[in-house]
Amino acid sequence: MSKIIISPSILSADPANLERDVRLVEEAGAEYLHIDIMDGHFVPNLSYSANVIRALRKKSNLIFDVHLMLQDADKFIDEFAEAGSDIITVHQEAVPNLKETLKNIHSFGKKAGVSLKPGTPVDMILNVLDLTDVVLLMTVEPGFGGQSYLHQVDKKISELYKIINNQNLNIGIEVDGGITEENVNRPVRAGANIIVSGSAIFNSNNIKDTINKMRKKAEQGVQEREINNF
Ligand SMILES: O=C(CO)[C@@H](O)[C@H](O)COP(=O)(O)O
Ligand SMILES: [Co+2]
Repeated sequence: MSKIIISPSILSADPANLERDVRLVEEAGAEYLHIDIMDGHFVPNLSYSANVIRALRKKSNLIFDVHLMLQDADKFIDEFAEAGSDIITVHQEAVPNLKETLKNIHSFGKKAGVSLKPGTPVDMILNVLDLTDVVLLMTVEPGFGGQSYLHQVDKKISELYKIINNQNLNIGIEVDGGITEENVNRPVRAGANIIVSGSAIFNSNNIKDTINKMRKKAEQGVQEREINNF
C-alpha cells in the first residue's frame, strides 16, 4: 500500500494561535505542514513570509512543505531554504527556467516540487520529471482556502500517475484544494499520495479525529486504486 501523507495547510489555521495549531496537527499524526506563500501578483492574495517558517521551525519537527505562489520565486529560493523549508514547490506557470530553479532548490539540500494550476497540462513538466521530487496538482485555482474541489483534475492525476509508474520514477503526487474527508478518496484513487487540506482540518471541531478519518478514507482510495488497477 502506498503511504498516505497528510499535509495540513496553515492558511486556514488561526493566525493568532499558529504555534498551537501546528502543535495540534503534529500531535494528530500529520507528516507534513503545508505553508502557502502568496505575493499578490501570481495570485490575488497575500499570506506568510519566510519569517513565519523561521519562527515555526523552532517549534515543530514536521516536514515543512512550502508552496510558493510567487511571480518571482527564483529571487527567494535561498531565503526559503535558509528559513527551514524541507520541500520547496514552485509553479511551472511562474518560473521561466524550471530546470535551473529545481537544480537551485536541490543545491540547498531541499526537495524540489513543481505545481500546476488546474488548467495547465501535465505535458508542461515532462522534461523536468528527473529533477522533481513532488508534483503538486492544484485542485482549485490557487489563491484562497475554502474553495470547492475541481473534479476535472482527477483525469490529470491519473495521467501523471501512469507516467510516473511507467517510468518507474520516485515522485510524490500531491493534491491541494477543496479536499475533505468526504472526497479525499477520489484524488487518491486517481493516484495522489500527498494530501493537502486546510479548511476541512482547521475549521473542524476535532482536528485529530478529522485527520484520522481523512487518512482512513484516503487509504480506502489506495485500495480502490489497486483493485481497479488504475
Ligand atoms: O494553495 C492553496 C490555495 O492557493 C491551498 O494550500 C489552500 O490553503 C488549501 O485550502 P483548502 O482548500 O483545503 O481549504
Ligand atoms: Co497550497
